[in-house]
Amino acid sequence: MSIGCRDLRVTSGGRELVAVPSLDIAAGETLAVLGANGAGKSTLLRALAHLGTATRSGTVLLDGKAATTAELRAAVAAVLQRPVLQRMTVLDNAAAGLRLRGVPRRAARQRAEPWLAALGVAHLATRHAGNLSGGEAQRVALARALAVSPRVLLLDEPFAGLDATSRTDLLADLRSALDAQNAAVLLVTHDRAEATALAGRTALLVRGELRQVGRTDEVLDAPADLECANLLGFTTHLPPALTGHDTMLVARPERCLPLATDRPPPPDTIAVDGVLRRVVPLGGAVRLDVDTTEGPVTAVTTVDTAMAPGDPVRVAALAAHLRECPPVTR
Ligand SMILES: Nc1ncnc2c1ncn2[C@@H]1O[C@H](COP(=O)(O)OP(=O)(O)OP(=O)(O)O)[C@@H](O)[C@H]1O
Repeated sequence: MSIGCRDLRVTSGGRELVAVPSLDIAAGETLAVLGANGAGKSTLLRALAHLGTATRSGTVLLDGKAATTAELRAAVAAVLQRPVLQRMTVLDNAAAGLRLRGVPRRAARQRAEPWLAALGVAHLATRHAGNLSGGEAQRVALARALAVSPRVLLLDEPFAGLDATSRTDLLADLRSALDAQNAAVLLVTHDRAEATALAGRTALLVRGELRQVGRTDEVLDAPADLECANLLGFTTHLPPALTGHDTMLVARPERCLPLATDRPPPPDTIAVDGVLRRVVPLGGAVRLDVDTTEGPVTAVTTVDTAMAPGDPVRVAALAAHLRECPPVTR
């Protein structure tokens, strides 16, 4: 089943939180919605499920037809930020969605068990859910949602707060679990790696508006404007006054090379000169913050540059790593 919306608007206290003219997620497809804190990602997710207290207008579609709240309740399973588990065993929690849909207890447990296994928490089945770690609770909440074989699955930052290893493992477990279903999946995240790992398409949400929607690899590599560029990590901005180019050029700092100003830049690079303001250790790499006549630029390097604040520095980026980026027009 597909889910979508037309002219979906959410307002609160006269403030527009989300305005999405059109969005569609096909059956079997995962769409990531990427946005900064407060961009409206959770608000959009809740609006698609007819959840939440804010004022909503517009239409949510299931298989192309306007859906009622009851139809959405039947079709959609959601895993919200900080999942709430009930005061019972892990297995009964995993079975709770099925029980709500009228499945008898024994059958619900039997159907839920494989999902605990798929998400790597079968060994916790008899434990009381109140004693789980945050990551274990996330896995149980995902198992509970997947166990009902939802036709639409809405995931709101399901990996928030997990350590890097648990997150990588859970991403892999979730990808396999999703492959076994044919649900339309919306994944809300602020993490590009999660979008890459799970979603064929990605939408960028900036201040409640969808600025870009497309194939994940294409969207992540070609920001439509400067706000999208910042969201996608293209935070080194080279303005026309520095490069002689017609438009702003942007790059990821890790693609920018700091050089001494007396060294010629390598071929096929665009370089700007400035003064090193500070060196920020990143653990295995350093970020060099450089002041130019047109503002700050940054470069991240793993090479020991032996540069100190106050030194003149040249920041060079291969032309292939630079993207032209128009200003924000709205
Ligand atoms: N019910 C509500 N009433 C009023 N304002 C709200 C309501 N829900 C959310 N907001 C506001 O809407 C904006 C978007 O919030 P939302 O939680 O959707 O952002 P988000 O992109 O999910 O952020 P985060 O990444 O921090 O979770 C925020 O400014 C928030 O304060």
